[in-house]
Amino acid sequence: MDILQHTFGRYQNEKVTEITLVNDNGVEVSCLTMGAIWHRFAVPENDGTKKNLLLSFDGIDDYYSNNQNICKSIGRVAGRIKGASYDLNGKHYQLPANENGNTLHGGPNGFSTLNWNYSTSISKNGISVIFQRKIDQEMDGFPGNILATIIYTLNNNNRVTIAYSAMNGKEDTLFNPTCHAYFNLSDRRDLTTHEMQINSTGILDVNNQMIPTGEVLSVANTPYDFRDFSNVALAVGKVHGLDTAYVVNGPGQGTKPVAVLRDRESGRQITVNSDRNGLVVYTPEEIADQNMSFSRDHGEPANKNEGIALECQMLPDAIHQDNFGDIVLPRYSKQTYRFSFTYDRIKNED
Ligand SMILES: OC[C@H]1O[C@H](O[C@H]2[C@H](O)[C@@H](O)[C@H](O)O[C@@H]2CO)[C@H](O)[C@@H](O)[C@@H]1O
Repeated sequence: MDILQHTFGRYQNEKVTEITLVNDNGVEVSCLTMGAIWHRFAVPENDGTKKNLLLSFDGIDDYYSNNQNICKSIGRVAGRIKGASYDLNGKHYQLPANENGNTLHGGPNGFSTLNWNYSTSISKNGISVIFQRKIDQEMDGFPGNILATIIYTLNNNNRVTIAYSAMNGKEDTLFNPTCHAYFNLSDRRDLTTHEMQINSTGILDVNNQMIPTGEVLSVANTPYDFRDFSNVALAVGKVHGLDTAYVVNGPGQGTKPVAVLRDRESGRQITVNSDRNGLVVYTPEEIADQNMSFSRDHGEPANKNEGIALECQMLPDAIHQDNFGDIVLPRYSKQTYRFSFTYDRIKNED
């Protein structure tokens, strides 16, 4: 196992460092201090090369010149908070709005906008990069001062575990982070050979601002049905891009399997585990004006729906819904969310 560190670039006058974890199988996970971005997930190929399974950019500016949150850490709260406000303990809290009067993905100054401090560690459980920031309420507009920690760990079973925790100070706050990694497991610049299976029978109904109505809709007889493996590009085509919150397992002890994404052509496969009750599946359909070109595009403009984001989290807008789970982080307490992404190959019997 090995850990490498080098300067990736500068963003807004700050140094951005890339930290690379390498396991005994030659699998590499790289992260950037800026946005605690998951930059690369590279796996060895038979010809000695490595294949990056994530949509990545070559330069740090590229990550911040579009609104797709490519591979960034998202917090304090993933998804939308209706009306950029909520009531708690008899108090009304107003948050910074950044989309249609709602707060999306932690607002304009969320986790993704911070350059994180980091350290590294090697233990019997794997190799880790540990990002940490003290976030005061003046910084992101959420109440309460938290100490936020994001730990990426790679083990020798090719599993990447991301643990997000927040230690809260003297005021109750909200905590529902996610990883906005986009995957493309294939050698193509589209999802045509991808199949996906999600352990979910229901998706959230949303209004025209993508705010959940509170209703859960059955996936049966819809393009959203991934209870059995189903082709991703066909579903994406039918619904003009996926942007869908699946109801998955409730908060449990440890992580449970929620989804598998696999590429039929190459045999590459990722299994997603989560200890939360939501999985937002998103493919970027509206990118025509965003001037994006991923590392894998070799200078060509990115295609719409070139990758798929699998975002583990508590269900969006949980603070306004009775049955979406608890995202309140009480004062003087700590909460940890754990998600993992395990790489392997499709077995013959699949
Ligand atoms: O405004 C930027 C994009 O915002 C949305 O996309 C987000 C999506 O709704 C979320 O569910 C997902 O977690 O993150 C996406 C990117 O931040 C819009 O739907 C999309 O059309 C916009 O381009």
